[in-house]
Amino acid sequence: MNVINVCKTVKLDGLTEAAKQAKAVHAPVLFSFAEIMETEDPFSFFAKGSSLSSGKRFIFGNEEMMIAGLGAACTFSATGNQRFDRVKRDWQQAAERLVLRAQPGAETGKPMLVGGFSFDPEAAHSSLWAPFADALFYLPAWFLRVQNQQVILTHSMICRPGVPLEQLVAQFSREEERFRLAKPISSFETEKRSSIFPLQDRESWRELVTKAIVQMHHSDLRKIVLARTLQADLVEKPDLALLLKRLADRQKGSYLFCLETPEGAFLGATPERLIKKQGATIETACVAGSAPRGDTKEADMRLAAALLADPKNCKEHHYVVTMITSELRKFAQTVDWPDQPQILKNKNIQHLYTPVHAVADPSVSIFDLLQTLHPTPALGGLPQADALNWLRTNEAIDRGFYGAPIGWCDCDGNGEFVVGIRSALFAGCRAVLYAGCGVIEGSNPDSEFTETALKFRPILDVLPGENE
Ligand SMILES: C=C(O[C@@H]1C=C(C(=O)O)C=C[C@H]1O)C(=O)O
Repeated sequence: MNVINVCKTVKLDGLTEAAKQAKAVHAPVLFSFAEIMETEDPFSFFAKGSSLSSGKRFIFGNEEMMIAGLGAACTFSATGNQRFDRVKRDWQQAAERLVLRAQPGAETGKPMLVGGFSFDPEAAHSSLWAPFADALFYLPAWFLRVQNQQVILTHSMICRPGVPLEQLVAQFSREEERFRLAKPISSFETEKRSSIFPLQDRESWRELVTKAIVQMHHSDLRKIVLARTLQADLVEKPDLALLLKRLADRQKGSYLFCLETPEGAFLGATPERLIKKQGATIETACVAGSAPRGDTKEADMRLAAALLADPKNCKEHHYVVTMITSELRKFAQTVDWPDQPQILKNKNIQHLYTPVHAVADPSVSIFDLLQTLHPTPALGGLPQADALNWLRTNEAIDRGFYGAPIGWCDCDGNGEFVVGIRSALFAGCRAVLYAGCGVIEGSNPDSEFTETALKFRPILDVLPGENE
């Protein structure tokens, strides 16, 4: 038998098993088939999805691993404070009912759940972010994983109880045919510049920062992370695949992410990992305290040295390290981190950075870790609940998924989430860009304004018409 026939037999066997299980448990069962691809670039794959995915695409990763998803075999969304538990429960249930078949060598190509959470379910929500709810996750119909020079493609489909096997086989083959024939909807890149303007003026920013500082002086609040937004009106609807490729090329060392809904896409290039869990190992990072990059190597090093020695930035950073490590101790047997922060350099900015390594029972859920840590004082403030309350009353923007966890989780409970900063929400010809910074008692509103301006750069630099 040749490879094609072997695959056909394996798929038929898998679908038969999934149909049988669905009938036995009276519930939908997920069937996935994984195969090795000779070559497939995640950006071309993502682009191909424009004609195939009904506006549900995802891309995530860095130099180590890139994943991309097209379409959704199923979608999980949730609102309110129970969102972490809801997603955890729904995913556990779905992952328990999985029939995986693979071409020899592609057995690791299990499907993954991809998506993210909103910053604060209790904050006022605008219609802008409505399609994202407070949690939005896809189990991609087509899922590509590029890691260690291996490319695995996983095709997933839900098998509902009572659907005849022939129908399931026909649907699976039809989807394969559509995928084989899919071509990117090509769009031209316009040379025309977008028009960009702030949604809050400088004066209202000054007032907000000053108000936060006064509040800290009269309460137990130690740190509040404030954000502001820019609006970009684009001449045409942007080609997201092109934009993402450009972002990845420019922001090496950051995590690229994009979560698309039929109404809009949230994307960015963030330097900040929130949680990576692999078996018993948990890696997280404290990223807080910022300085510009220098024009020369010497100037850059001077700025880094000044950042490492700056009491205000060190204090801001220290709050994050203390919160993350003490919360992790509730879950982990060991939590280790270096005494002194290091420097994390991005293209436009450098940060104080402390990597944290912990070991916990492998059964600890990544969703429980996210619920406990989010938002860390790098994105919310300290104490967490007071900072959130203050932001709900005083910050007049809907953060949506900005500053919140976005990433993936596999069926074995491993996963990785970053915080969605250096980011924007694209809807039609409009983009809203987000940037924030930690404010403590000694902060200066104008310096914080300048810092946020640097944090808009990753997105501003890849907008159509802004090509270098
Ligand atoms: C809030 C943002 O960045 C966060 C705030 C930082 C700071 O205050 O120094 C640094 C990195 C991030 O944790 C953002 O980029 O929007």
